[in-house]
Amino acid sequence: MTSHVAKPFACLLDQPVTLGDQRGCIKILYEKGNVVLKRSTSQKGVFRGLHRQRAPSLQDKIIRVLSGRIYDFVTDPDDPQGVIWYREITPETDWVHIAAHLAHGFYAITDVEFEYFCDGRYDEAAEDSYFVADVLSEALSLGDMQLSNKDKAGIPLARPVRQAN
Ligand SMILES: Cc1cn([C@H]2C[C@H](O)[C@@H](COP(=O)(O)OP(=O)(O)O[C@H]3O[C@@H](C)C(=O)[C@@H](O)[C@H]3O)O2)c(=O)[nH]c1=O
Repeated sequence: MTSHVAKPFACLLDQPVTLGDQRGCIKILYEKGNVVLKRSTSQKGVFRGLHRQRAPSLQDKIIRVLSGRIYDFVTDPDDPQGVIWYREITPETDWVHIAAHLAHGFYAITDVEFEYFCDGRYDEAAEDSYFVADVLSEALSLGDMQLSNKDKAGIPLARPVRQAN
């Protein structure tokens, strides 16, 4: 009888697609249709985001920290009264849902391993990056921040910063 299971208990870390730069790397652990599971590492001081994909490439995210600590940030760029919400996330926090209309990013307080499930494929052409590093650095007295060139060139967004529970 032919088995339809190519490999039972396939380990997602066996042959992931890995992308990266000097700040860390991203591993695409699983991708099928609109479902994507990714894991990224970031060195202490790395700032990623804030990122959001426009329609029709909207992307809900479910995130968690596997090791280390981050400040996680979200804002709704379309809300003129919007604030940048932040909260610290550690492995004890467990999974957190980031709705598709929110621009999202994080700052690595320590070296960090971050894992996220996306309901929606990566679409670089539909991605907006918002530059908030200066605002956050001042509000939270963050030290040196390492940003990608893409994120340095993001759309500047100056708004109040508030802690979420
Ligand atoms: C995220 C991602 C990036 N890439 C490529 C694009 C680029 O060449 C390289 C690095 O991309 P980035 O610098 O945008 O990776 P990164 O800063 O890790 O992007 C992530 O940031 C956090 C805050 C999020 O919310 C995620 O949704 C995602 O946007 O990897 C993919 O091919 N697929 C992907 O799913």
